[in-house]
Amino acid sequence: QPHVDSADDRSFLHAMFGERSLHSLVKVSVCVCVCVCVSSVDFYVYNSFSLQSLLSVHDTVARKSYDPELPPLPDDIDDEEDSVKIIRLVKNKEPLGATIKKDEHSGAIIVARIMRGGAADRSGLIHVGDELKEVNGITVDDKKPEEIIRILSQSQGAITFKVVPGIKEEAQSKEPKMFVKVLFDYNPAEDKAIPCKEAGLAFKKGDILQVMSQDDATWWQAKLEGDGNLRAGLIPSKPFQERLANLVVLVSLFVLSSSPAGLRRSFRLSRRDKKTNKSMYECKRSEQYDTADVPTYEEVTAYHRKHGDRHRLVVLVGPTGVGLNELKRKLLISDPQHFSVTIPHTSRSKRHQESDGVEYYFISKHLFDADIQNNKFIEHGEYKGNYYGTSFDSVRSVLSKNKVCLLDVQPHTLKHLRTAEFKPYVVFVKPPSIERLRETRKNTKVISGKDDKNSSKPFSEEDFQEMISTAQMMENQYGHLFDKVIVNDDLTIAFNELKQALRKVETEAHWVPISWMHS
Ligand SMILES: Nc1ncnc2c1ncn2[C@@H]1O[C@H](COP(=O)(O)OP(=O)(O)OP(=O)(O)O)[C@@H](O)[C@H]1O
Repeated sequence: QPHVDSADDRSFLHAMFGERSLHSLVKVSVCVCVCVCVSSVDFYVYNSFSLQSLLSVHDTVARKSYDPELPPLPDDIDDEEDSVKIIRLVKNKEPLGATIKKDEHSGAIIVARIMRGGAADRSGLIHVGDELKEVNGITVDDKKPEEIIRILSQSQGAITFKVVPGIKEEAQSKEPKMFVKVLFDYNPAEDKAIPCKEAGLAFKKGDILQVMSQDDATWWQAKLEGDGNLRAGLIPSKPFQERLANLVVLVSLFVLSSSPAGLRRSFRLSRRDKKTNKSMYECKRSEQYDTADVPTYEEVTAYHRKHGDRHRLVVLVGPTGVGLNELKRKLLISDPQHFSVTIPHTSRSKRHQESDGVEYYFISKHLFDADIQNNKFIEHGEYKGNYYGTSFDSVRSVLSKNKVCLLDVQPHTLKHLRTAEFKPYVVFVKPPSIERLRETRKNTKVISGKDDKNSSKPFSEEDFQEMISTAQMMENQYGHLFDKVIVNDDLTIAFNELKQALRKVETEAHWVPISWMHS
């Protein structure tokens, strides 16, 4: 070849062929050529292996022109267009876990919320504030949120979103996870205020929720405790619910004050236990309708009583005649070393067969008065000119003996007992249906509180009705304070249920207000 005559060319070629990189390149070229020839770009290279083609491969590789070829950028590109993001999510049966809204001013469709733990959240690709442009190639600018939701719910498999990212969110607030006990029932399907019913979380009084986000002042995000579902749901925030509940209380107070018949009887007109003489403890109308605390959410934590810790106070509440004394009596008999009851105080004079500190603590009327003033009593009342009462100290006395103290009180006193010291476990004993009351109590005689205390008579139909309506009233007003509800239908079953619940209180973790752990 004429050009090989040149000494320069010869030494250049010699150097080039001797180069290690070229040797590697030759190997690469063979591989590349296989691909290239498949795409029939340079079949010739593969076959002849000529120097020219080798150099051509060299140059191709050197220019890195094997990169995919992209179409040229259009000239009329919109400045904003380069920030559009294409997101592809694969949808299974699980909802996406995001809510959208139409911006009032711009009309744009904006991502309003991302439910914590939901599919959208887990993808990490969609954020609050992102503007939705297209879903599966369908422009959504001109659509109502409901129409978009319909498109989404109808699409299966991969869904492609075109979004304009919103303003970058602040780093997710790492607030500690909070557990709350809910003190009211909630059904998003019936809530006109919730921005998206499908995103709402339904719950019942007494459920424990894990609050995942309080970023929004009105709608928090939460999950039912222990629920395997990763996605949080919307719940009304505490301030929002408090405002609502206050309104409801105001309205119901107005209704009550205009219908006196609704408050005809006190809750426990005739507790007939001779020892505690509960017929004394009638509660005032004002106490029955205690509106100080609006039941919304109570922050709770799991409490596991440690061996050697004092027992939690066991409080039984229920309408008169439902069987509180009977259940207490059975517990005491079942394990007298373990269970005990308080000894009440009285200002009446001691009878000769009685001993101070056994049937009663006998104190003077003057001292009783002073103790009332000093809030020493959980409950107290007057009967035939004498005071009777149950003191906080009498509870302490039982607990200090490392026994389980069984106490039955009117539910309005619960708020005084709900302290870190007593950590009460509240059991509500509920009557069964009126038919079952008739059946189970047909041979039962009760001591009538209204007549002479020794006269006994069967339950009347009115007693049953009153028991049921009072139970209903108690549940409505104080249900949020009950840890356990036991229906006293068959006595043995009810007793076993109670005993098992009390065993669990001692051996397993239970949710208690977080405030009890801080004091
Ligand atoms: N499940 C039951 N089946 C049949 N009889 C029952 C049942 N539970 C309680 N009783 C009976 O009903 C009567 C009233 O029960 P108890 O005295 O325990 O009620 P109470 O709730 O303590 O009411 P009060 O406080 O007004 O005395 C008793 O004679 C009791 O034996």
